[in-house]
Amino acid sequence: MKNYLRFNREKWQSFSATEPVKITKEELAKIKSLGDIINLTDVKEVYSSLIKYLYLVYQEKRALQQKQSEFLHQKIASAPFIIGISGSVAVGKSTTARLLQVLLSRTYPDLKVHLMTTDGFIYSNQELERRNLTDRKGFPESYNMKLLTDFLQDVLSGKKDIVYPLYSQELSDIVSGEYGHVCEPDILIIEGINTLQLPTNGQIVTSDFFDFSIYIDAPEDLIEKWFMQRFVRVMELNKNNPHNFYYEMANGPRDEALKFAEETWQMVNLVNLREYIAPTKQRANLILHKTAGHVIDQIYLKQI
Ligand SMILES: Nc1ncnc2c1ncn2[C@@H]1O[C@H](COP(=O)(O)OP(=O)(O)OP(=O)(O)O)[C@@H](O)[C@H]1O
Ligand SMILES: CC(C)(CO)[C@@H](O)C(=O)NCCC(=O)O
Repeated sequence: MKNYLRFNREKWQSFSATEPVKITKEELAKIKSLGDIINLTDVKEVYSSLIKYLYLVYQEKRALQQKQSEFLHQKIASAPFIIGISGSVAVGKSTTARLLQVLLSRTYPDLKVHLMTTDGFIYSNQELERRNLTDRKGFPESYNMKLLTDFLQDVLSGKKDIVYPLYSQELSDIVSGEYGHVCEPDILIIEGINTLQLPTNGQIVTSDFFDFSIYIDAPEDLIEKWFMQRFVRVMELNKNNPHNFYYEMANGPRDEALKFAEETWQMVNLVNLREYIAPTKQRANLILHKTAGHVIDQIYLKQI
């Protein structure tokens, strides 16, 4: 990774030593996906500098937009600053994205920060079945990329209220009839496994719209462990919820449920990670590398 500058936590932290971001334990508890531990040390040692750096890049974009407007002698709708977050299924993208949203809003209260995931652009389970793509869920062809790029084009055009479909991890499907709204945010955080993927047929890709991208990296065996732990937790939470995707498994033989999860990891998510997600790592502006317990041990920043 020749074009990246590598920092350990200690060094990275020193870039923001004077003003660590403030967050309460209660706020942190709300961010955690499913009862895990994100400690305040991470916020102090990793996220403070990250927030500060993101704000620097944000200001640069705004200054450039201003200059473009002056050069052209016209007012141009200022598109949001878009941050993309990529990485494997279960590596912790949504947890990091939620943390960034809270910390950015907290540190810069005038900024409106919206968070969303590309999960909503995956075809519904019914449509995946129709296309014979059930075993390819999460792979590039399982997303409605036209819908996603049209959506992003609307975002950049400065349109006021833009709707997008929603996905539920609990249902393991698109939620029909429910939509998210993007209403002129200053910063838009978009997380998803496909956010750095290259096009298969020369079309525009998601990352063409990003101002800054982050890849969350970790050893495969750890991500598998986090995937299995989340699976068991979601299953337990839905033991008494007959409408849930995990309900039957939660009330059936435990070893069969674990076998299903293991197969999903081995045959779907791990294959996707190796073939389509990990190869996009070096397209990111910043790589957060995690070790056991989700501890970020290395930070790689791409040289400009
Ligand atoms: N910093 C962290 N500390 C502790 N646990 C974490 C942390 N980040 C993520 N986790 C846990 O790891 C699991 C995966 O995290 P998360 O759901 O954020 O992943 P994801 O990459 O968004 O997954 P997907 O692509 O399936 O949506 C969850 O159980 C989550 O609670
Ligand atoms: C929605 C995706 C594809 C991406 O986040 C993922 O969370 C997913 O549901 N993958 C399919 C295999 C699985 O259930 O883990």
